[in-house]
Amino acid sequence: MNDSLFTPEAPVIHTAGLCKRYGRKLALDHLDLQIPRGGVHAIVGANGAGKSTLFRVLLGFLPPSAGSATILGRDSARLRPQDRARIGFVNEEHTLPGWMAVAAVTAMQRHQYPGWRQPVFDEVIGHYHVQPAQKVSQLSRGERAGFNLALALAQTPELLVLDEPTLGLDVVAKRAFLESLLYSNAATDGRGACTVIYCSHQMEEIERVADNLIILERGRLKHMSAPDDFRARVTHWVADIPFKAPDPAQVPGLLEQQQLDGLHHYLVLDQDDSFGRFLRASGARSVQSMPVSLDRAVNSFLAQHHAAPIAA
Ligand SMILES: Nc1ncnc2c1ncn2[C@@H]1O[C@H](COP(=O)(O)OP(=O)(O)OP(=O)(O)O)[C@@H](O)[C@H]1O
Repeated sequence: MNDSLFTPEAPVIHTAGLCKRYGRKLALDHLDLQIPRGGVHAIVGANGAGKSTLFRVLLGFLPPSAGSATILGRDSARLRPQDRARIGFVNEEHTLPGWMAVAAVTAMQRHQYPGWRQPVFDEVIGHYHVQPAQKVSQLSRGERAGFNLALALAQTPELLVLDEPTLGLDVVAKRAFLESLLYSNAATDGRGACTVIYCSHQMEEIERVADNLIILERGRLKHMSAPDDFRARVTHWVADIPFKAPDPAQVPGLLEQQQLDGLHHYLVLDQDDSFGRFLRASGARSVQSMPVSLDRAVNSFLAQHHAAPIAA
């Protein structure tokens, strides 16, 4: 796809049959993913699900083994400097030149990006106690994360890619980071929405900022919807079963099962009221269902296959 074909309606990310192999390991397994323009998209998955690999391929740091990946309408393996200028990237390592002063790095970036927005930089950096004369290497991890985000947001990127940006940050730094992210999204009004693609293990953060939840499992797309729609797929049932509980292999949609204070607790996927009838038919004297948090829904979903041996 060339630039002239990239319309506001086109997805900012488009992968088709995307595979990335490291030796015998298939980190991305025929991934078909389309991320629309605008909003905050959270990618979640267990350790090793392929999130960072996906980002590395999309940003052109790694070539795909098979299939295709386009970012802002360009083949990710053929990104030009002017394409990269439209994309901001913040990763957990917060790689910035340690020997340079904050003011010097800022001046360099201001010079490099024609769309530089000083008020956005000032607003975001204002959340952190960063002095312009400080060397980057002297900043704390949280300050470095904030500085990195301020730089990325001030570039006015069309697309911002964040690879676990809040890893290791304390609660206050995390909150400041998320507030900056939300502020920046609001600040792009009238200038075209900035699309944010965000990967994290922190479900409470995702619940706060994400419009779209993307679940990867072993390099494959398992789910994509609004976070609330995914949460609604999982329900928690409590049953009082005086005799033998049903065989777990027969429990429809079972994600997790526990026995607490004589009651049986089931976390199940995609079950309606018929699950209550199933429990009653299995000997339950009383049944009750309740919603779960996003954290619980995602973690039980991911845990389902977590310990299973990888199929040959
Ligand atoms: N350079 C590499 N060489 C060999 N295998 C790799 C390499 N990088 C990643 N992998 C493997 O590819 C798979 C996907 O890794 P990746 O880092 O993309 O996962 P992730 O979802 O980002 O994980 P995490 O949540 O732990 O950061 C893992 O099984 C990992 O061991």
